[in-house]
Amino acid sequence: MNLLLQTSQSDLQARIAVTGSKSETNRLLLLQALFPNITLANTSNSDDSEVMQKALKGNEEIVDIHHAGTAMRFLTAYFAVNEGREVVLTGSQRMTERPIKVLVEALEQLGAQISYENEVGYPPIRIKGQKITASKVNIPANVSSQYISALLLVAPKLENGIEITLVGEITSIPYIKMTLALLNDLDIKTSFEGNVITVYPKQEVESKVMTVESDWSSASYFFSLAALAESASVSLTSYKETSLQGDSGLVEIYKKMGVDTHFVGNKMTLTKQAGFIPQTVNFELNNTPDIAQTIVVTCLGLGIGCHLTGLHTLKIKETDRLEALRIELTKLGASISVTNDSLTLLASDEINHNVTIATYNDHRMAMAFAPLALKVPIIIENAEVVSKSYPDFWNDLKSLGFEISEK
Ligand SMILES: O=C(O)C1=C[C@@H](OP(=O)(O)O)[C@@H](O)[C@H](O)C1
Ligand SMILES: C=C(OP(=O)(O)O)C(=O)O
Repeated sequence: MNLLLQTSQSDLQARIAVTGSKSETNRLLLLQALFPNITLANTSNSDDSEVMQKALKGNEEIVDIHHAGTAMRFLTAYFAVNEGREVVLTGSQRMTERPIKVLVEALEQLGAQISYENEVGYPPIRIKGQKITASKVNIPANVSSQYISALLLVAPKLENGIEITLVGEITSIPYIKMTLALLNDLDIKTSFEGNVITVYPKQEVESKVMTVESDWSSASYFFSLAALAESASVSLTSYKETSLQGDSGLVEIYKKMGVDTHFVGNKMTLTKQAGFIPQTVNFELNNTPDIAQTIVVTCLGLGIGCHLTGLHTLKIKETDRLEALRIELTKLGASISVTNDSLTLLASDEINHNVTIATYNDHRMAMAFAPLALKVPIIIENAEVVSKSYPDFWNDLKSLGFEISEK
């Protein structure tokens, strides 16, 4: 499905309920499988959370998690320590190109039995669940934080817990801290000192309702819309001013691009502020890789340049996001260059009309480019990809007065 997006709205007014964070949900689903007396509220309705739930509930030998990176990584650890069960864990074509070796080798240090069905280092993998008693493990920390979260999530159920030594620069740290915070919420003891993380064993937890905060990565598209509108007052629920999600860094980032964020209870309202916006902005995004696409498209829409760094993980996400951005922004007339871990966009006032944006099976390509419809009509190819994290995205965009038609 290709969608043509256009709008004559210059003032954006809406109140939108975004569903729960997929990162928090997929962690809590795994924890709920380990500790069935916890109850979850405001869970994500994303495809990634649905496949996670299905995989945890099912009893099949072949478990297919489609495009869901968190499900692939978290379930690798889950099945590896699930004594007596054997599964083949696989996913979409792209998932078979996303590396898993770092996690497999860490689990092997603990005594796990995992083999590769096709290419060494990549899914699909065959996992024979073992009883794990070892607890010390070293892991490279600069490829994906999801490998580390995967180990942390299963750790309380291991006889001796876990002591992880992180090797090298640590990427996407807020996601590791989110995992530890959720464990702490369940009264599971942890420590993170220097480059060593410890999780202490805990066989049972108290019954508890865990309410998921709404998804800040999904909120990013509304920050972008507010920045590109003439005027805006967009309210989003249910958010916290102090969040476990690193993408809440959006508030400070978009302040520099003219968006003010105001909290009343769990409702945050984004308003467009008149005033000075710099000709170029610089952001280091090692802590918040998922909002890089949103930010660069906002800059193009504002006619300003940007230099974004800390982007080395983008190459192994749903697609090579740096290359995808380079190709699609160039079609729109932008001057953009990328390296392995950075992106530079030059300021320019021109944006080509009626460009068809390819989405590369990447939900964030579709959603990041959509706000540009405030400036030019734009066509989003395979728009259904948004369901990976945000199935209601197009309906919510309509509620802001966008005209959306099939093309
Ligand atoms: O743990 C998580 O929930 C996530 C961690 C990040 O991945 P990396 O650690 O691979 O950067 C992020 O990009 C992804 O969308 C979700
Ligand atoms: C990178 C993402 O997801 P995952 O790695 O879990 O597939 C994302 O949602 O942007």
